[in-house]
This record gives sequence, C-alpha cells and structure tokens, in this order.
Amino acid sequence: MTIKFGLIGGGVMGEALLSRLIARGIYQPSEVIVSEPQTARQAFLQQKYHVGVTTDNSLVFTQAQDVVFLAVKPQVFSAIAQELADTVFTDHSPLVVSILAGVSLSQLEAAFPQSPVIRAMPNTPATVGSGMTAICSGAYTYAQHQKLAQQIFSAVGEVVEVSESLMDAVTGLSGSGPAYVALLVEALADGGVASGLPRGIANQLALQTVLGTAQLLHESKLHPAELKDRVTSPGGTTIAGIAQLEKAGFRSALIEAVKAATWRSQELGK
Ligand SMILES: NC(=O)C1=CN([C@@H]2O[C@H](COP(=O)(O)OP(=O)(O)OC[C@H]3O[C@@H](n4cnc5c(N)ncnc54)[C@H](OP(=O)(O)O)[C@@H]3O)[C@@H](O)[C@H]2O)C=CC1
Ligand SMILES: O=C(O)[C@@H]1CCC=N1
Repeated sequence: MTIKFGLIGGGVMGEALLSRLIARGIYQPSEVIVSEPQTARQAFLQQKYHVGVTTDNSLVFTQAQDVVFLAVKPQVFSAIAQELADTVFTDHSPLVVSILAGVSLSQLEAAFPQSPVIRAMPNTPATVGSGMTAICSGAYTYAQHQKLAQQIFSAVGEVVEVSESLMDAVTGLSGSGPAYVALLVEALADGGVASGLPRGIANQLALQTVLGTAQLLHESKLHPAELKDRVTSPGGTTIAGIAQLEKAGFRSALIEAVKAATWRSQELGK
C-alpha cells in the first residue's frame, strides 16, 4: 500500500495525533511511517499502532506521498533540516506540517525550499478528539494543502486559521494550556483533600467540575463572567472562595503564564 502519512518524531504529541488519525480511519496503519531514534520507542509504536517505523528521516520524506509531520523538539530542528537538505531538493514534495513551537514559516521554507509548508499548533486533547489547533500557511501552499491540513486537524478537534504573527500567542494559550488546566484540576482536588475529602472523591469532583463547566460554557455560549455570577450567591460560599483567589492573584497568574509561554515560543524561534 502507498505510504501517505510520514511522522518525524513519535513522542508525546506525535503519538497523540497518530493515535487519533488511525482510530478515526483517516490513515490506515499501513499508510503511515514514523521516524524515531530510539529502538524501544519504535517497537512500542509499531506494536501499538501497527505503523511502519524507521530511524531514517529522509526515508519518511521519500516515501510519504501526502504529508510529512515534523514533531520533534524545536531544539533539534536545524539538525534535522540539515539532514534532510538533500532529500527535499528532489522532485517529490509532500506537504510539510510543522507543530514545532516557535519555528517560523520562513525558517521552514528555508529548510524545505519551495515546498508547501504549514505551521500548526495543536494540543494534547487531540488524543481524544478534543484538540484545538491553529494553522497558518506558507507561500507555496495551495487550496488542496490547506484542505488536507484542515481535514487532518479536524479529525482531532477544532481548527482555526490565524495569521502567523499570532502563532506564538496560540502556543502560549492553547498549546501549553492543557498543562495549566491539569494543574488547576490537581490543585482543586488538593483543596478538597485539605478540606477533608478522600483523595479519590476529591479527584472525581475536581475533574468533573472542570469538564462540566467547560461543557456548559461551550454549549450555552454564556460569557464566563455571567456563569461566575450565576454561581455566586450573595454572602455565600463562592464569593468567599473568589475573594481568596483574587487575593492570591489567580487571574493575574494565568495572564502572566500565557504571556511567559508566548515569549518563550518567540525565543525558541530565534
Ligand atoms: N507536548 C505538547 O503538548 C505539544 C508539543 N508541541 C510541539 O511538538 C513537538 C514535539 O513535542 P513533544 O511530543 O512534547 O516532544 P517529545 O520529546 O515527546 O517528542 C519528540 C520525539 O522526537 C524524537 N526525536 C529526537 N530527535 C529526533 C530526530 N533527529 N529524528 C527523529 N525523531 C527525533 C524524540 O526521541 P528522543 O526522546 O529519543 O529524543 C521524541 O520521541 C515540539 O516541537 C513541541 O513544541 C506542540 C503542541 C503541543
Ligand atoms: O512546552 C512546549 O514547549 C510545547 C509547546 C506547546 C506545548 N508544549
């Protein structure tokens, strides 16, 4: 069978995307090749997803007909670009989709001259089909490339197109955001334990509260402030909790977290 989908870097995010694309039948395992340096990781991916594996990144480029995903750390991007330089100058030119934080379209186009390139920022909820991905396109992409990227990322959640100048902010918010939310869930549960709840019940209450609130906001289209007002009874429990959050700088901490992550994404691209 023809290899259609190539993945360079089968780590956390590469696997998150791969698992969902295969589960949704967007690609058959026999249409996928993954490049990974570690034998143990290769064996794991091969055994779990029945995909082809290799250590040879250029083989991914020569074999994958439709799209090559770059999912390595930004810090190894230049080494990989150098390694692939000879390959990318051949006439075979699949769509290159990079999910690397900070790495710009101009850096990608310098590495893969005249190739169709898309810079994307997905997030880990893609694993369960609830991802959020922002994409922006390079100078050599055409409608069919954008359609392909839309199709791939729609299979793992929601997709928005943004201008490249916004990609670092996207990275700071939705790319890194699942970690902030996980921290929130953990801290809520800890608060429950501190208030006497057994750990298992505290974890369940914390997780379902975050999930349910997100779902309610999503379905009702309520402004978050409106929902907050609905929960907050005069002289009641919630305002006592909110007053404490404000005192501890909760909102400011989140704003500063997104700004710091945005700045770090900008720095990774330098
Ligand atoms: N994690 C996340 O939530 C998100 C990550 N991203 C982006 O995705 C990219 C990958 O992140 P993440 O999955 O977390 O990182 P991981 O370290 O989990 O994955 C990177 C993978 O690439 C492998 N690798 C290293 N060098 C090479 C090479 N020369 N050729 C092929 N593969 C190689 C690594 O192997 P080894 O471990 O042996 O070095 C590892 O398995 C990053 O650029 C990040 O910015 C984007 C959105 C969200
Ligand atoms: O922490 C990181 O750098 C990556 C990019 C977005 C989420 N994880």
